[in-house]
Amino acid sequence: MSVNKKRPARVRNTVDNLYRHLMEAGAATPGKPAVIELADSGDGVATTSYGQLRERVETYADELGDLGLDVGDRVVLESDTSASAIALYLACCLLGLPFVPVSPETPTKRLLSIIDSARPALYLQTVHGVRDGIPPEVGTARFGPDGLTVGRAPQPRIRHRREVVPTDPAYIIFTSGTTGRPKGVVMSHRANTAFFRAVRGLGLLTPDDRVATTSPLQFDFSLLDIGMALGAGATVVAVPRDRLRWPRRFLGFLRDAGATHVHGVPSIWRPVLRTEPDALAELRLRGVLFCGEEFPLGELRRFQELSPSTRIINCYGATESMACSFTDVPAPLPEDLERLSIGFAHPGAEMMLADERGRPVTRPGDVGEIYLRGPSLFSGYWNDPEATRAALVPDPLNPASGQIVFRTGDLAHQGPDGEMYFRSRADSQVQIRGNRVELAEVQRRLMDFPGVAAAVAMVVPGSGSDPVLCAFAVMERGVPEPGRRELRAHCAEALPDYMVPQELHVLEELPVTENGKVDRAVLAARLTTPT
Ligand SMILES: Nc1ncnc2c1ncn2[C@@H]1O[C@H](COS(=O)(=O)NC(=O)C[C@H](N)c2cccc(Br)c2)[C@@H](O)[C@H]1O
Repeated sequence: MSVNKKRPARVRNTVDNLYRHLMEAGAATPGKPAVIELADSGDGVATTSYGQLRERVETYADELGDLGLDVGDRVVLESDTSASAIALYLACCLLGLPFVPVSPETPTKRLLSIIDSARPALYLQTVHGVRDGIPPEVGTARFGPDGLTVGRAPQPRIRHRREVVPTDPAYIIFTSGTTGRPKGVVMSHRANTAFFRAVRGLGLLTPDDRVATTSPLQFDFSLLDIGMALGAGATVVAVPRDRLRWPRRFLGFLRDAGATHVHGVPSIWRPVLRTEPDALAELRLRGVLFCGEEFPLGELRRFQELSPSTRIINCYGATESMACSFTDVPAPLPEDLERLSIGFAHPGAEMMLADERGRPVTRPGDVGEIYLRGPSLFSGYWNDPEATRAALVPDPLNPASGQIVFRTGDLAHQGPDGEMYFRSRADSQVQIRGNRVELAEVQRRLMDFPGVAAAVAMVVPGSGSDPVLCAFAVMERGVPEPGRRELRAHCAEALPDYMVPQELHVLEELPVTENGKVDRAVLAARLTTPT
């Protein structure tokens, strides 16, 4: 098979592409720090300037280009966030190679199922990577600051494409689909650049800011952090995974790197609030952005007490739509606040509520499913047209128009001005003895018990017809465990009996998933209720 030796396609200067968007802001300041990360020595920090980042992108793009890949060929990148990983990401964007990030913590079985689904041309890990057993049909290479070292060349192929266009996939994020088989969310360059241009318009960051990113590269929250920081000509601070586990070392790294903003899921703050409150206050962070799940109000209040001048932003969104809304958390939180607002979609997008039959839900307080319209929607689930059809649906308000909207699977209600309030996942909407149970309500009541630092409520199928309501609580450091009867009585005082947890556990800490969210599967496994 003749391999077309023509030079690889590269996106043209005038064409919308993630590479262009992420490098244009910093182009005027090549000497400014683009990425700050842990030094190779393991002590102190290493800085990569915008100029150095651009050079590294060029090196990687030349070396990737020599491997004969075609626009659309997938590249799996196993790495934590680093200057080199970001440079590889940008080089893939330049060449139109969809980037599939996976964390070094990903179990090999899961990596192989992602490879089986994505059929990548190339698998990349760092020079320190320890992964082996990559299927023979996939090319392999290692990367470091000075370039690529090819282990096994990708299989030869004919280059059919001549241009990289904005509708080409920029990346594919594999989320743990509920069916167990990973679901690949395909996100195009056009969706990304439309989103980041809208976010830049919000003016959340200035070029002097240093944004600490704490999510694994495989979680698109990290791509949001990288896109927001580089898009503003600011600096990305890559927080090492193992620092996150130790509050003192986490805060020490933020201080050494001069971080002004920290982005992450709410769970990253739990250990810090319990063990290093004073060190947190001393950091005087300009901003904190969280997403992925609700930030328990008790913990949010505690954060605000310690860091009153920090702007806190509640970022709501799904991988299928990038982030959807950025809403300032009121400072201080009103005493009687029941739940945070997820506000309105970012400029250029719009959220609306509809019922099971797609009819608009407009009355304040009524629950409906969030539908999202705008240019930042995903292209579809990789190789899964059925799941794609269920998520990308005709605009319920105007099906004849051909406009496609994203059905989020999230339930919410509107406030008096149309601002949204997240209620729950549609698939976790539960009825117990015929009554709709608000898990967030149970969690909030548990959080009101003196000394409870965090709480999670969930339902598991019971032995009878009704599911069983269970809950877990974590106590503040040094607070003695209350008796379960005491906790249940506390709930029974304020909640209807079908919302009083039948099974209650007090834990040392809450387990979290690879992406940092509370791991409800692990919690369910701790239950004694026969499921
Ligand atoms: N702020 C909230 N309050 C409450 N519930 C939230 C919030 N943000 C999410 N969720 C929930 O998480 C679901 C989605 O999960 S996800 O697909 O793993 N994606 C995520 O969590 C994060 C999402 N990818 C994201 C966030 C920011 C930027 C980018 Br770029 C991408 C949503 O459908 C919601 O159910």
